[in-house]
Amino acid sequence: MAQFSRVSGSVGLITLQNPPVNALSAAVRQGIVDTVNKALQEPEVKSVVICGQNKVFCGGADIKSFRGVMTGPPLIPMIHAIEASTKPVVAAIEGIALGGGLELALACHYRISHTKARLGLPEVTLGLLPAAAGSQRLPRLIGITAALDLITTGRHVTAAEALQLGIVDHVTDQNTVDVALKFASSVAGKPLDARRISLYPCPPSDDTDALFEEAMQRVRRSARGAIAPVACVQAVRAAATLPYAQGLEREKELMATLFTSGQARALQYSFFAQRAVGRWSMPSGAQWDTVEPLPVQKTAVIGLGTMGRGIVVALTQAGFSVVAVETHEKQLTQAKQAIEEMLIRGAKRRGVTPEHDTITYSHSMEPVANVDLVIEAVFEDMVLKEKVFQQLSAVCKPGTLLCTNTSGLDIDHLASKTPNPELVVGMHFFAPAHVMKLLEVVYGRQSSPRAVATAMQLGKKMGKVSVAVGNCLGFVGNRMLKPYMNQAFFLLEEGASPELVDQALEEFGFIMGPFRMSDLSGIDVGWRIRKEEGLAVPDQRTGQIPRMQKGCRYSPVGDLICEQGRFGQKTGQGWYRYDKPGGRVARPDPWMQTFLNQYRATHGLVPRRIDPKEVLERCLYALINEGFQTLEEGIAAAPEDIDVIYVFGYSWPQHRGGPMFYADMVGLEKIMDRLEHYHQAHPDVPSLQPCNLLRKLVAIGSPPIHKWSQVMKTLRSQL
Ligand SMILES: CC(C)(COP(=O)(O)OP(=O)(O)OC[C@H]1O[C@@H](n2cnc3c(N)ncnc32)[C@H](O)[C@@H]1OP(=O)(O)O)[C@@H](O)C(=O)NCCC(=O)NCCSC(=O)CC(=O)CCCCCCCCCCCCC(=O)O
Ligand SMILES: NC(=O)C1=CN([C@@H]2O[C@H](COP(=O)(O)OP(=O)(O)OC[C@H]3O[C@@H](n4cnc5c(N)ncnc54)[C@H](O)[C@@H]3O)[C@@H](O)[C@H]2O)C=CC1
Repeated sequence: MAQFSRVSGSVGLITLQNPPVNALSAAVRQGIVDTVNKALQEPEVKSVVICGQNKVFCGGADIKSFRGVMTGPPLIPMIHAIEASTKPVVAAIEGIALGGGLELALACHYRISHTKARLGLPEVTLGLLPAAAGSQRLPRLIGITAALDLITTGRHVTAAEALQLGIVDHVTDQNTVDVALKFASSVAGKPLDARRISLYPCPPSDDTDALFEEAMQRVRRSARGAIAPVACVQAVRAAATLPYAQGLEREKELMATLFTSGQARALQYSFFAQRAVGRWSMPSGAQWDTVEPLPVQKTAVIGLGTMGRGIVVALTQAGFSVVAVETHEKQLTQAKQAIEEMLIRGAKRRGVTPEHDTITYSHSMEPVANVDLVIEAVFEDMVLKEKVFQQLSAVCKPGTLLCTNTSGLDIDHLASKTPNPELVVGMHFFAPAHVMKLLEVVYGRQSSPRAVATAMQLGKKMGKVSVAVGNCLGFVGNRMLKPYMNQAFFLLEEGASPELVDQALEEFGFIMGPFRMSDLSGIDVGWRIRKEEGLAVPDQRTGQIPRMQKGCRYSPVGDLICEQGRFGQKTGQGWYRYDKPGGRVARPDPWMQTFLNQYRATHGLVPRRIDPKEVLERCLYALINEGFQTLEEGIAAAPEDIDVIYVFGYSWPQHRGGPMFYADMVGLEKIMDRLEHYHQAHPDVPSLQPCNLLRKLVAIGSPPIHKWSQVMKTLRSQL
């Protein structure tokens, strides 16, 4: 809806009304058409102001409506009618002007923004481009380079930057609508041609071809196969090289391809999935809107290694005071310096002053006594963690929440070592913790709903996408990674090289394939865990690590290369070689080829040619199957939870939605058939056997992903 009123006799005020973000639903578009017509027809009205209800201008098109039949008046003619108006139209921008909202504002003759507003064309993040003439008007207004930046990244700008770029004419910290009304009155009757952006020529650049060539290369490098950023460059190029009307035609053509693409569907699914994970629930029935979080102001982090340092930075940046505890003298000194540097870099990036004086460094636990919440990040060693939790229980005030950043150890076991197991939860951050957006909040059998609510809220305040998951070995993300990594190892044994496996998965869209990723995070991490599990241990009789463990196929290739001291980037050698320890550029290593040849010969394995399709199917379908298993067990509550975890924690390409969305796109029947095929070929790999939930979903006709949660309620009782 849009409401019309007349202010001070001569200014028509149009207010968009569709909470919470005044999205341009069919009703809102109809409202705009009707109220603009009214304003144009009423002779008393000399100028017009458009604003949004509740101090929010407009969040753009109604994304929910994209999947249904589009009704209501189309946006583009409506926007053109506003620009063509003979009465000046002023946009009063408060809160946000995003996507179609900014395109609406760009059709107005003047734009006045509140200092706190944010503006942008984020369509690319939804797999689209600004197709209500945004790709044609913005370059004409602010130049090609700045428009390319905004349109291809979708980033939001502050009002100050919008003013500097020339997107808005004036910024105010007063009541924006009042300022706009006064301004509209002052420009009534003034000529408008110079204010119609579609009439502007696109500002020339020195070498347009080179500029677009460079932009296209940059975008292709970072897009990881996403098509929308490429289409955005093409649309801006049309603005720079074609007359306005032809540019619009090109914009429309490009949008038609994007609008119906699977990538747009995936990205829009991902948008809503990110919001859905905030509506968490626990098996007990406790959920996000019925539980009050505990108040948290003072926090502590125990262990200042790789993870602890990032967590201290993230907490500090979110405004919490932190007691940072590290027992190792040298580590404490190094951590202090590293944290200070991270805070300075972060503050510089955000244009604020660094906040270091809220951190207290300590060798001992004493200063932890009066904190509200502790995050433990010591070595992944249960005995050590038990000791730390016992110390914490003794020193902390009653009611302090005890969280562990373990990558996968048993939360229930740890909780059982404390007098208040209801106050123990997992807060599983991802490295680097101050950068990565994902947080798995792991509830144990006894974790209280308030403890979970508090950890979820803390994650939100730290700017994380937090997902509540159940307790099991590896939780959701690392548990699903295990069958994926196992397949990668098995493929090496069967004839693949690390490069071949990585390339197939990087072409799929992962930032790094499994071997480059393992080199980055340290191959020894998994090796130590496998040794703890009794897997990477030589058989006393043969002196070799067995290739069958507990009746299942096991690949010791990772263990064997660790025994050679090849831990990845940090040692300068791993699956690849690097120019020095700590080097970043991975090069194929002839040593690895020789090692794999000898390994295969020792075990009588005849190498074969491996197709990238097989790499994708075996690695991804094994991971997806484990995803279904976590849903079946209720460890993950919904497919959206898994997809958000994989997109934000494991670099699953967002334009493919996430593993469960991808399974839906590929077709559950195909996934099940291919798993069965591979399981027949490898009967000693149980993770290739389709799990019950997957079979059941196929048996009932493979319902679409948005129906799984509903169906699972019935199916779980039958599994
Ligand atoms: C706005 C935000 C920054 C607010 O953030 P925050 O305060 O943190 O709140 P949230 O929790 O995110 O949101 C609250 C609530 O609102 C919902 N919501 C937010 N935005 C929208 C929206 N735009 N539409 C619908 N719903 C929205 C959100 O989901 C929450 O609800 P919940 O899920 O129930 O919890 C933040 O929300 C944000 O960033 N929003 C998205 C802003 C955005 O991306 N806007 C751009 C939208 S796309 C757009 O505008 C494009 C256009 O306008 C182009 C139109 C041209 C159309 C032409 C079609 C031509 C097609 C041709 C095809 C031909 C094919 C054929 O041939 O058939
Ligand atoms: N490294 C990673 O990518 C990720 C690690 N994790 C988990 O986070 C935890 C920490 O991992 P990292 O930071 O990588 O380890 P790390 O080895 O880099 O750091 C651990 C730190 O804890 C300190 N420490 C040991 N005992 C202590 C004690 N009693 N009191 C205070 N400090 C103590 C050590 O001196 C060391 O500085 C582990 O549980 C790990 O599984 C979780 C997610 C990702």
